[in-house]
Amino acid sequence: MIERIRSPLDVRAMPPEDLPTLAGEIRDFLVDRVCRSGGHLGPNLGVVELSIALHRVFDSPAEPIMWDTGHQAYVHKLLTGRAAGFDRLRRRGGLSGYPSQAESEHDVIENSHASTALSYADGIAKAARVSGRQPRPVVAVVGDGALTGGMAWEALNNIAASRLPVVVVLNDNGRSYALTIGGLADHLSALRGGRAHRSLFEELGIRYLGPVDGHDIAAVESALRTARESGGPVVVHCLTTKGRGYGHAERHELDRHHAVPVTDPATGRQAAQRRRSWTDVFADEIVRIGAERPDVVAVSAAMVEPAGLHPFQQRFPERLFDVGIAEQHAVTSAAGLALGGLHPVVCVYSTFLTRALDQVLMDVALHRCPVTFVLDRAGVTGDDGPSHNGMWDLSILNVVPGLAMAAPRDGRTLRAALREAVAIDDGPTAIRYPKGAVGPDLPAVDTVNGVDILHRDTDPDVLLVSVGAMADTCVRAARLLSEHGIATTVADPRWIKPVNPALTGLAAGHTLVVTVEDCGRSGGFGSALTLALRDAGVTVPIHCIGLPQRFLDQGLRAEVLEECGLTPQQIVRNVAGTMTRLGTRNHPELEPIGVLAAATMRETLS
Ligand SMILES: Cc1ncc(C[n+]2csc(CCOP(=O)(O)OP(=O)(O)O)c2C)c(N)n1
Ligand SMILES: CC(=O)[C@@H](O)[C@H](O)COP(=O)(O)O
Ligand SMILES: [Mg+2]
Repeated sequence: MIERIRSPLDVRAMPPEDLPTLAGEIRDFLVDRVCRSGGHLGPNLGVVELSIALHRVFDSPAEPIMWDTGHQAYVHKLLTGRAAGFDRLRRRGGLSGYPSQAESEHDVIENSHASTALSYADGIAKAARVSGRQPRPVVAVVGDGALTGGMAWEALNNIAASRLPVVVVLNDNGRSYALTIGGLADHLSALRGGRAHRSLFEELGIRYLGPVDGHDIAAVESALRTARESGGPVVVHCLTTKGRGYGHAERHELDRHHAVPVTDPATGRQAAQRRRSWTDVFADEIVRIGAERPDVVAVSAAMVEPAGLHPFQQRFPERLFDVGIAEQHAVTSAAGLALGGLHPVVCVYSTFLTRALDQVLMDVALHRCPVTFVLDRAGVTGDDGPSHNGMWDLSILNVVPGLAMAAPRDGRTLRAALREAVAIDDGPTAIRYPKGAVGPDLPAVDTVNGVDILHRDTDPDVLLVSVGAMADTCVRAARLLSEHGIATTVADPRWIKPVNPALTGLAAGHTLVVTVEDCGRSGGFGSALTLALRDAGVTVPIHCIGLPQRFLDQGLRAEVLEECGLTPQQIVRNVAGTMTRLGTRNHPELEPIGVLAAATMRETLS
């Protein structure tokens, strides 16, 4: 059945009695394909019937269906004719794990940061009115977790005021990753159990329909048809089960298989479990620190387990605050915790801190609050696509006065940085580290005023300054450079903001400085060091290698790094090319940088 679906018209043409069979096929298909590629399994298994009903009732794309966060749009993709793409889900050049405008006219928005769909819907409905177009419903599907984000409530406030036909489909599975928290979750639970007399939505002036069994296609269709006809703002409250129909997900205590790596579908065993990750290192160390320091508390924006705070939560439940998908609140609430005498550790994915820059700046830094930001998934994350790369943290945090930032290169330096950060009591600190497995510890051969020297040739020409996890790549590049007669020093400052003055001293003893970071080049470490060198009157040329200032396509982390010119071989060619350009050395034996990295190279040299 799935392969016969070319568009939602085919779904609408199906007799209702065939729909349970279609739903069953979709579930089997999802388990098979998502286990093979990795991806968002639990959320999608929960919206099979809901997605079918939505596409039978609304005339997408004229009546757009938008998915908040977008991680639960796989079924929507199947119903809009993209089954074949699932063979390369989240792979390079393959189907995106989120809605994608390039893939389909049915994908209107592709932002995968949560709590935005209602605002998009509000704007699209207003645009139709201002343009004099016939009013048609605009649909936003939002999870109970995404509804804990402040933006969702800012949007509801406006949707209520505009009286426009915005249909909010609340996909309530009671969970974000873990159980959704707070007064809102309690209210939804009361609505579910028939214990609430009136919904919060009605209090705001928005019609409320439900609760509806989200796995009963006929019941959901009926509620959606009523909403469609109503002509004004409506919330349709659908109750669903995350992981529905796949026992390993339904029984998974921590997250119902929210996002799985490659997984054996029969056993539910996940491939990535075998390798120790950066997150694991953090998870262990924060528990040790917690045992020594009763003032250390942890704050999570609905990502306790994936960000490594689950052991801390188990050990110190009263010192772990899950605030919901509310990064802005997390940051300012942490400022409050600090003002109250504690040392909060706010643990978020790097990409989600972007949302709370103002709070970091004004509420934490201006008040010199001792808050430590732990930025997991910094740099290239890869298969989640452009929105999830943690490539902006350095650029945005570089502007924050008084904030010190570390980029550990391995497990040992991560543990050390965390201890150093929580020891700082007069201002904020941040630590960034990437997604995935952590490599073996990289020992320093020397330390110069806090800067670790990882490799040192005699009479070096080039000072290669590595940022965080790029250290291993830089050491490999240095060995290759040595083989080509280019003597190199590799320095790892560990603390990358403020720039350690020892680096300017080191730089002066070389003919070229090259910085390597898995971060956007604009405003990153390289540009900060450039300023520091010039301010110190050091005129040695500096060349900055980093991520190009554009949204990076999905792919494996290694593939994306290669595309951006961040492999050892590419760094060698880049360094040699720069030396030739500067007239320092000519290395014709080193071919120009590879085709894939040419764009980065052009940007780098311009
Ligand atoms: C701003 C932001 N913070 C955190 C996340 C990470 N995240 C992705 S999905 C999710 C939970 C979503 O819960 P819900 O909306 O209820 O959807 P469900 O997965 O339960 O279907 C979180 C925290 C995100 N995408 N955006
Ligand atoms: C949708 C979302 O933002 C998260 O679910 C994210 O995709 C998880 O990424 P990890 O797999 O790196 O934990
Ligand atoms: Mg949910």
